[in-house]
Amino acid sequence: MQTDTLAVSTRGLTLRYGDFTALQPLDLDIGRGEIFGFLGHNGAGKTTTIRLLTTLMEPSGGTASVAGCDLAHNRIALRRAIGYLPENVRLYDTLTTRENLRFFAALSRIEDARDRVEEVMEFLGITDLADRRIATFSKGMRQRVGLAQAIVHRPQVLFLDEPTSGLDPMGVRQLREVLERLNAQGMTIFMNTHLLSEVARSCSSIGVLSHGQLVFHDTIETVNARYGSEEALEELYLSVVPDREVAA
Ligand SMILES: Nc1ncnc2c1ncn2[C@@H]1O[C@H](COP(=O)(O)OP(=O)(O)OP(=O)(O)O)[C@@H](O)[C@H]1O
Repeated sequence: MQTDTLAVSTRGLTLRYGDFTALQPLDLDIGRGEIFGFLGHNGAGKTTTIRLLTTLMEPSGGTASVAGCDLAHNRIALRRAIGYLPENVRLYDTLTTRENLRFFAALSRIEDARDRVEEVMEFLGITDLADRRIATFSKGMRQRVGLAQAIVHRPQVLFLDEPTSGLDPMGVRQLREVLERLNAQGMTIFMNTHLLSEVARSCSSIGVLSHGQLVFHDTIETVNARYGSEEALEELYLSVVPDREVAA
């Protein structure tokens, strides 16, 4: 594997729940510096893939490396090199934003933890939330703190699971701008999403999963060139994922 140029590389990565195969043997390479959009119907296996790549689950088979760290043999280094924003952010409700972020920064053993927490809050425009307790936050506010938590240790690869879910249009735009700024700083972004419009605007490459199988993977330029219209991505999606799954 070319771990120097690849942010994510999998070979035959598989996950079975008993008799059910949630992820068919997956071969996927994502270059460093990409914004990768991972599409697929509900239950296709997107979250399963992220949970495998972030070491939250053990694969049933295959190999993978993330940020140059082998999933099987270098898990601690891998965890240090990644950030993860799950769909449902887990924070300590009784603590304030600043307290939560300082706690997670300390867990990550960041040397300049206090300064870094202030820097991240400023970067994300959430300094006004610093002294407020998480318990009082809306979903969008929690999500911004969750993103701060996910990047506080300066990860190389950031995984996001449906980050736009539940956000209002302004929240979607702000998230897009933040992800683009992080990407401009060199961070690779791996994003599960159902929002085709966001993929078309932000992503450099896309993958489509159907029933645990990767049925498409290419650059956004190729998608646009092949389908040649602003609805290119929707056309592509509908062509590789059967109708009944789109409606699911
Ligand atoms: N603990 C589990 N035991 C058995 N099956 C599971 C378990 N967790 C997930 N699955 C199944 O694995 C498949 C993939 O689920 P996954 O959550 O990865 O899908 P997804 O693509 O992220 O879906 P969505 O878009 O709805 O979030 C689904 O069929 C799901 O029902």
